[in-house]
Amino acid sequence: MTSAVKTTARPSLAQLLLPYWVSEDRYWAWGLLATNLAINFGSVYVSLAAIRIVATTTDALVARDWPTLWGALGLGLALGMTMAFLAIINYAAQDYLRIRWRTWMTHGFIHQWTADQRFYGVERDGLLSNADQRVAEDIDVFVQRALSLSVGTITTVVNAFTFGAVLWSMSGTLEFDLAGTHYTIAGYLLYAALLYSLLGMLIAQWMGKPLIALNTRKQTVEADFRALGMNLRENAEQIAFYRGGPQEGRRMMRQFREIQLNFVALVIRTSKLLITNTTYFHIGSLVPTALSMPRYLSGAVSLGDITQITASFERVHSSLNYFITSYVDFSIWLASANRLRDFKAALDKLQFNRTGIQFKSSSEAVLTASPLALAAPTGELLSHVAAIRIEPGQRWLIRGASGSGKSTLMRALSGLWPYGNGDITLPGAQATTLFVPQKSYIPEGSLKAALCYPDVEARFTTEQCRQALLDVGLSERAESLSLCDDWQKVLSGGEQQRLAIARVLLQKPQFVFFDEATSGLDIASEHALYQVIFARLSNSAIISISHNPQLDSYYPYQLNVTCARHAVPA
Ligand SMILES: Nc1ncnc2c1ncn2[C@@H]1O[C@H](COP(=O)(O)OP(=O)(O)OP(=O)(O)O)[C@@H](O)[C@H]1O
Repeated sequence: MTSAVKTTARPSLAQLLLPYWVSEDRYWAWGLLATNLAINFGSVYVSLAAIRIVATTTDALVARDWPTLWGALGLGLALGMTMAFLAIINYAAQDYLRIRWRTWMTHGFIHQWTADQRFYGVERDGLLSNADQRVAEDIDVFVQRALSLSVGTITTVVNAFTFGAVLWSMSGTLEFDLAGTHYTIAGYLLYAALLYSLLGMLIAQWMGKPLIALNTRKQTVEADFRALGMNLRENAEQIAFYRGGPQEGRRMMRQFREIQLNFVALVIRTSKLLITNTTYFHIGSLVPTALSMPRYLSGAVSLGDITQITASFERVHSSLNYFITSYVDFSIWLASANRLRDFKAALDKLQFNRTGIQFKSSSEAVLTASPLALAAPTGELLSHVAAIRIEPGQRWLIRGASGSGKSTLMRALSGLWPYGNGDITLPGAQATTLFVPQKSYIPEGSLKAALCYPDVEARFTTEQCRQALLDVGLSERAESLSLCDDWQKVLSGGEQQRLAIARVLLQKPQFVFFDEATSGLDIASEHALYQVIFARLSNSAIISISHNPQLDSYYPYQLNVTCARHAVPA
């Protein structure tokens, strides 16, 4: 027995981050990023000029030099307006890049998720929860935070270097004696800012690390809670019949409790980080004044110089402080990135894991299978099936005890179940196939669209559709083809089964698989429907699973599914 599931490695962060930047959209991507960075760098230099203007204004005030004062104020106003204009362009460029990147990633994930029915594989194998949320929300969080954090980091470094240089040039030299040795430190205020920021980063790392796990958990518990609500909505009737409301309510409240507990843990941890950050930041604003006071009192620097030193120190310090304040954002980004990496790993596993049953495509309209061993996704052997060759025009009945693996065989014959051993050759692309389970999918919209699904409405005339409905006994709906509704709710179980059979009559596939597709009908209707099917689809292969022995005589060919788990030794 082949082990069905083979682990595919989780892609690295780089494998998630980089592909967009070398994709067909790369010119837009780099162009917008360059605009964004250029404006940010421009803003750094505008801020530098603004600090110089404040220093000039202060010295002009002390000297009562009115012409210099008015000139500096005018320049300050012009710079302020320039900064406001740049901020708007910056915002637009970053958001436009965000939606382009998100669109590109969303297309990629949707394509990989929906190709080869992989969305089904994800659920069938229980590979991960809330795949929909990963597409709808995680991609956006990932892209938005990746942009703001990376642009923020680059700008911060430029900021720190620019104002660091100012600080260095204005610091002067610190001289002192210690244990009989004379020390001279040039640019000591810059070292002080760097040391102080390093201390802050170490504290933030120590205090903030648990936030990553808490934010990952936040997204998971919120998604699980939403899933319970969706489950209640989708199974409203069944749950109401069981009077299951209170039970569902308790389940939802239990799940909500997880959200609450995680929220409290997040608030406590964030508050601790915030207290540390705020204390650290406020002390930081006193450090440059205290350190440059001796030089001011000795007359080495003017009051304007002091404002420039203090502002530069604060810019260096607050730039490096960015790494501390961004810790929460970073933890949210990493949580989303990890959820997307798991999603990608699951999709890759479904795409590239080719062990188990081997599928081929035939050049003719024929379905063949070697003797098959069917297994569960865990590798556990479920059932054995003899070799088959099904040709158009033949009628096959699949038999076996309940739970023996009949539906699993149907899934394998449709290419949806790879677990087990053996070879299946599916009819070539030119042969049409339709699977009709006990409960068929009926999309919302017009009755005609529901009837023609998965084909397009335009392929069939209204008259053909009307006739198909009349043939399956849905005459009262025959005039409502253009009516839009949620037909899955409006039609009874038996009516939905009739509609699914009307699809078969309309689309006339060469291979039709019925998996207890008429279980909701009375015996007379069931017989009548099969008569119509056999008459209209005499050239199609019809393969059925049915627990009704009265239908056995319709099927010249029969195939037994033998349960491997319940087998009793001879
Ligand atoms: N996704 C799955 N993961 C694990 N086991 C599964 C999965 N789907 C089906 N099985 C197991 O495979 C076995 C066969 O199920 P299957 O639905 O094929 O039986 P069946 O013969 O069609 O049953 P019935 O006649 O009652 O409808 C069952 O024991 C079921 O638990």
